[in-house]
Amino acid sequence: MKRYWKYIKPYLPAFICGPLLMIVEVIGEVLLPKFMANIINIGAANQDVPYIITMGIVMVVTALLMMAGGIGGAYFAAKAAISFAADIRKDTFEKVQKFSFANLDQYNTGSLVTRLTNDVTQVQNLINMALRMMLRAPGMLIGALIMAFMMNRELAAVILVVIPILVILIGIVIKTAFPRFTIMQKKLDTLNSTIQEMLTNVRVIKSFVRGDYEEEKFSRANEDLKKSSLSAFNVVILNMPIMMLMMNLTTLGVVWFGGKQILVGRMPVGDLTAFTTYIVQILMSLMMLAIVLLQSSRAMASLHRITEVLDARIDLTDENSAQKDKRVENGTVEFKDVSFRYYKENKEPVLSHINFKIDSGKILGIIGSTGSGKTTLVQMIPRLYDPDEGEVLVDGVNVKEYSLEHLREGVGMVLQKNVLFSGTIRENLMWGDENASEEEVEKAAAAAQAGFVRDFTEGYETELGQGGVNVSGGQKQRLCIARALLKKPKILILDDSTSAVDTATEAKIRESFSGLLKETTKIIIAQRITSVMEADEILVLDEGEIVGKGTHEELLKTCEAYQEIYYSQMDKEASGQ
Ligand SMILES: Nc1ncnc2c1ncn2[C@@H]1O[C@H](COP(=O)(O)OP(=O)(O)OP(=O)(O)O)[C@@H](O)[C@H]1O
Repeated sequence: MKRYWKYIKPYLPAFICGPLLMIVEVIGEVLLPKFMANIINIGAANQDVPYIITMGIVMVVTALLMMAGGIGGAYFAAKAAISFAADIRKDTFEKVQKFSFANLDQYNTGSLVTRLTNDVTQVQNLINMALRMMLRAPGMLIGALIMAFMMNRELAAVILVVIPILVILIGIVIKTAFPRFTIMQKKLDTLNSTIQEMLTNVRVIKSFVRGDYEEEKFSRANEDLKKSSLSAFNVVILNMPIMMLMMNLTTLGVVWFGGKQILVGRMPVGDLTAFTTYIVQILMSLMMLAIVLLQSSRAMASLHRITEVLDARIDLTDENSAQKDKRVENGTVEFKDVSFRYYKENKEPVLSHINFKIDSGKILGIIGSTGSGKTTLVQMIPRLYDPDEGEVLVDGVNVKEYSLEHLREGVGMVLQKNVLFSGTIRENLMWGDENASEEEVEKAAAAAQAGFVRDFTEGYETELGQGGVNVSGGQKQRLCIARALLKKPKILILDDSTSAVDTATEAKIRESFSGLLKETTKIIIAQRITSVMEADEILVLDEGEIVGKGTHEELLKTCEAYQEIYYSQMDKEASGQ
């Protein structure tokens, strides 16, 4: 409860007014049957018309007050629940934003979407319902019980027999439903992940004609969700018939015993009418409590999933960032005995004892077979992951000594799987620098050989589809490079980011780098040797280890792995592949 106090506190008046106003409704509900009984017992029995009219007016006023209480209570309950949900959703979203890459690896996107939407809605529904029922249901239960006992003790005893039976039955239903709701939310996760993956990659699916397979995958997830939902709701639906049966049996019992009492003149007729209404109220309030408890068993599973995200330990922290005013100035990069594993329990590291240093303004090429750890290595520079052992230094200082904001400001990275966002080309480029002038945008685009934008009818105002679908792969890569260049980074990392660009254009990009980015340290990961040949130093990676280090000429003489890559690529070129 303490944990959620911060979401309740700002809306405390609504959290209090909601249940309190519902009390008005309860008082009315408990009094109305009594007024009715009076009309029958006194007004009708004595044919006292003025009494009947007065009681009628009292009943109308009570009903109006009840309506006002009901509307007010429902309004405040909804306000409190919706505001609570919006705030907790905001915090969960902000937490996900702070997630390190390692945290993101643990959750799939679909699950995070479910937690931020459906799970939060479940909690919102529970709060809304609980605020309306928390005083109303017990109030009605107690009020109706008191009235019933005051009217006729013997008859009221019938209810006391029924209540424990009902409580046990409701308990069984809830206990059975809870684990089923947990499973249901998990299945919903799977379905959301499937839909999300399918929609994101719909083009690949179509090009591989995998529509049927994906449809089957979707149907399976959908069917699983259907089964788990049915299994949960099959239990829940039992609730209502059980309640109704108990209510009808009790009413029957009351009418039976009450009827006998009326026959021997120990009870007025009006009391029996009121009594049956109280029975209905008592059982209705129990039913309301059962529904709240059932909803809570579902919402608790959801709340647990939200809390899991809120409490997730972010292993890559930005501690004391306000005190860290250091910024990247030169762009020298050094790795000192760096080792890393994605899964800490794995024996084999993904990077093992990496040592190298690259001075400011130089070009470092990284080459190696797929999966050799190139991307992992460069991701340590802007702290997308932290090394398990060793340290990464920028300008001679451990990267952890910079605030994440300052460090990442100094490092421009064009990721292997880079994306553009929906919006204009200009808006996308200005991600790099939101205050960039027209001239700066043009300059960065020119350096990245993205001059093709000028040929578009709308130029920089061309709207990009989601993920930049309406530009070619090579054009997308060049726009991503331009975006990184606008950041004017001290360190520029290009992770296989010219793979879709033809070699002539790639050479032009490299050329403009050596003119424009003299001061910037450039780290280029590439599959093609021609992309890194002119680098000041090239690292050759193999299974997470550096197996060669030097210039192109040096490596050709000394590094077997490099020779292999070089000659295989030269052979291919010679044979025209
Ligand atoms: N997020 C991740 N979680 C777990 N393992 C990962 C993750 N990313 C990469 N790996 C593993 O780490 C190893 C190195 O991957 P990395 O992406 O660094 O290689 P790479 O040399 O850049 O490959 P490529 O040239 O294909 O891009 C691979 O075995 C890969 O399976």
